[in-house]
Amino acid sequence: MPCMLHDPTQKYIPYTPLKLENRQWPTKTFTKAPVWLSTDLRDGNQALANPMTIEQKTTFFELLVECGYKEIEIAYPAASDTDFGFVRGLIEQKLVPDDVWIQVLTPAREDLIRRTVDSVAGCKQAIIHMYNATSPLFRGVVFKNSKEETIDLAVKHTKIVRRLTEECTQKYGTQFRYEYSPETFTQTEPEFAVEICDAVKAAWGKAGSDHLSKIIFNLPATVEIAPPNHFADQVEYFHTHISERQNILISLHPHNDRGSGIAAAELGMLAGADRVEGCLFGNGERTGNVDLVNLALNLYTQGISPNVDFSDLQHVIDVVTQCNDLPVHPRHPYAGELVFTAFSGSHQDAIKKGFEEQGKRHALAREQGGKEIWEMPYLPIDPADLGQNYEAVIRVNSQSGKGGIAYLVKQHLHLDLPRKMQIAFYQVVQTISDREAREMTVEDITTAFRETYRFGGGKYEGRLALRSFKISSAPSADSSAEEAEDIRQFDGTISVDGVLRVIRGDGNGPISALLNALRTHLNVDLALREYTEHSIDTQADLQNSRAASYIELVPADDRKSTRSWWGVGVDRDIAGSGLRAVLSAVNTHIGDRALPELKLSLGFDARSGQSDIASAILNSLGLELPRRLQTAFFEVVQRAARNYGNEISYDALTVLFKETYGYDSPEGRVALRSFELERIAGSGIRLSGAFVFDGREKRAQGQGNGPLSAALACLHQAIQGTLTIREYSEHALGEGTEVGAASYVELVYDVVENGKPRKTTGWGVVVDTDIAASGLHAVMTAASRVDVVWK
Ligand SMILES: CC(=O)SCCNC(=O)CCNC(=O)[C@H](O)C(C)(C)COP(=O)(O)OP(=O)(O)OC[C@H]1O[C@@H](n2cnc3c(N)ncnc32)[C@H](O)[C@@H]1OP(=O)(O)O
Ligand SMILES: CC(C)C(=O)C(=O)O
Repeated sequence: MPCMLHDPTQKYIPYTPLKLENRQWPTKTFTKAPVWLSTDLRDGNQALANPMTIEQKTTFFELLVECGYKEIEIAYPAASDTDFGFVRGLIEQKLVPDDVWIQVLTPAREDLIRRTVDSVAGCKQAIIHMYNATSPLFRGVVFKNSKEETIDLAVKHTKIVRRLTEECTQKYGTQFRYEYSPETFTQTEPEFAVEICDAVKAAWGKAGSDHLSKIIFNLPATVEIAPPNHFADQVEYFHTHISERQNILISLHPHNDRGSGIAAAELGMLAGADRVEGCLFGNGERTGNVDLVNLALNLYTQGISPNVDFSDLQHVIDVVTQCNDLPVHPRHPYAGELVFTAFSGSHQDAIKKGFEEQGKRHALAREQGGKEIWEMPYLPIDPADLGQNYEAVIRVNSQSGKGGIAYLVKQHLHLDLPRKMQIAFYQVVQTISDREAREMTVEDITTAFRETYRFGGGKYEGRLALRSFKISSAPSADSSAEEAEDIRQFDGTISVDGVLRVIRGDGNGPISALLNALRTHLNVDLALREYTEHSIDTQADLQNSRAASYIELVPADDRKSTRSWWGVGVDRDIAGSGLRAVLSAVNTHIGDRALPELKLSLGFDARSGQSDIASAILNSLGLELPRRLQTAFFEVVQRAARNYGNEISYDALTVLFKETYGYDSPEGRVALRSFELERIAGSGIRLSGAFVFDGREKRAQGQGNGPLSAALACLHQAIQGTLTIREYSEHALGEGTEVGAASYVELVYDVVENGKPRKTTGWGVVVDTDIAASGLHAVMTAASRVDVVWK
């Protein structure tokens, strides 16, 4: 069975390198892009198992034009009616822009040259490209020609090209240029390649030094047989030995048999070439033609404009792969779907740091009017320049580190995690990634983050969640101390396992005050170890600036503990973000441990306060009393407590509330049985209703700016004096389809009674499924409690 030989010299002979003295190309550098020729529609197409249809070739041609190619080899027209028809189609449908040269390939055979020239007749400008192989192998095996006969073949047919193109110009006005390829150039003796090209130039007889009259000598590495430095030597030899160099464009046509097509093209350019022929993404015979996208973008990353545009590289990939039905390898330079992706931890870490540093450098450069230079670890080009976003840059699997994960959190949640929190979250992701043995998508990571830190509300909300809060300052208990500072009081409503509770605590700042409140009310005894914050990028919208806070909590009795809990909070308000971060960390800390119930009896002593009362009402009735009502009811409770021997039970407190504010009670002296609201253009709202005034039903109608003032207008028809609304607030109650509205109204009643002015205030608290109804009924309840004087 055939296999690899132990001694390959028995089968293969090494190429013979050219001994070029004093070569110049190794010290040259790139200064400009070469002239490009895309041969996708010829060399690329001829290499496909299923050559492109006319529609596919047309689409591909339009793409090449869109990318900016000005010279496009569109066919081997003599090969088939399809290729011929394609060329005619482009010309007749006027699809060739004026600044684009179409090129067509022909062998050195008169009948085929004739057909080739016929194919382009009538187009504005065309390059006729003729070839014949010149190497000893081809001379001996394929053509069975001597060197002289090989030159004769090229010369004779060059003259035919000249004659036929001149006739065509005369007849149709088509402008022609001529390209000749000594096919198999790299296997041809260098001096013979020069000799045959000199002879072809003489036969063409009209090569001039201006760009359009130059003759193009295309030097194909038909089969790549040597390392690129030796190819460069061959090109430099040709460049320095061909006569009338100024009248010649040296073109390269590298294939990629040894995998060094790009290097060969680049070194060949340094060695004197002016032009490069290739295909997008390297399609072409065998291992392909040189990849024009790769070459162009290599120049671009050196700050040299390639004169072609790949700003939407994915579009280019899509069109090319649809047309030639060949995939682009995921690791293909610049274009592969993985080439801007880092899975490994150290790469991710470097890229993350690179983006951060570059952000600062660019900001400074913008300020100083300098250049925003791209210098990024592991990323030779800015993916954004190719229409790629940074999404794919960092992807996470078990090889990834904290840096990459933190990068994704920053990109997608705008959270710049402190280093220690990065480490903490990295462990969470690692555990999941190891367990599931798969790549973690961005969504997996952001979801893990939200679930771990109970971040983002909705279904991610933790057992503890902040609803509202007030931070106030009060003199320190140690007010005698010379430098005594005020303490901060946290007074807020939090949801605890879905039940709202009012909690209160004191501390040096909002965070320690909340920690104190959590200790007092929920037996959660934690202390702060680390706190950082940043604003969330607000350049676009200063109005919507938000703050993000990160907090590390440790057991209060072991501040050096190795166990700690991280939390994150975002809020418009910096204090709010810190408080949310505390609850986020506490949620992680408590897990599903049971929390103490709210005390069901309240003992009044010096420490009892409004918030305890408010908390009890919140728990029993779900009502979030407005601040003034809390104060008012607190006074009521204090008075009542005296009657209860300074101790009032939870149930008694609820009953007291209901009685005081007529909550849930039968209708009072003023009631509204039914109503209609009507919006009146320009003059507010009209309320028409069936009222009960002191036990008698009466219809009334009134107008106001809103439903409540319209209701007062109705009441004023029945009472003496004036009712005004001092406070109104409302909140939603319940969830989902059960949601209702709770309204709180405080009325002030001014009346002159028996010649004396009287001012009375009263609250109404009503819950209804309809928000307008809850407000109106709250007005009626409050009016029932201010002892109105009827007219
Ligand atoms: C390196 C490259 O990519 S070169 C371009 C290659 N592309 C193609 O070949 C695709 C299009 N080609 C074709 O459709 C056909 O080959 C045609 C129509 C051009 C010619 O078809 P045929 O006449 O049937 O010839 P065939 O395909 O067998 O080609 C071989 C013949 O052409 C000759 N030949 C090969 N190259 C050339 C050339 N550049 N100039 C002149 N004759 C040539 C061979 O010596 C051989 O001649 P022979 O029949 O006298 O021995
Ligand atoms: C016709 C020539 C230029 C060719 O395609 C090659 O040598 O690969």
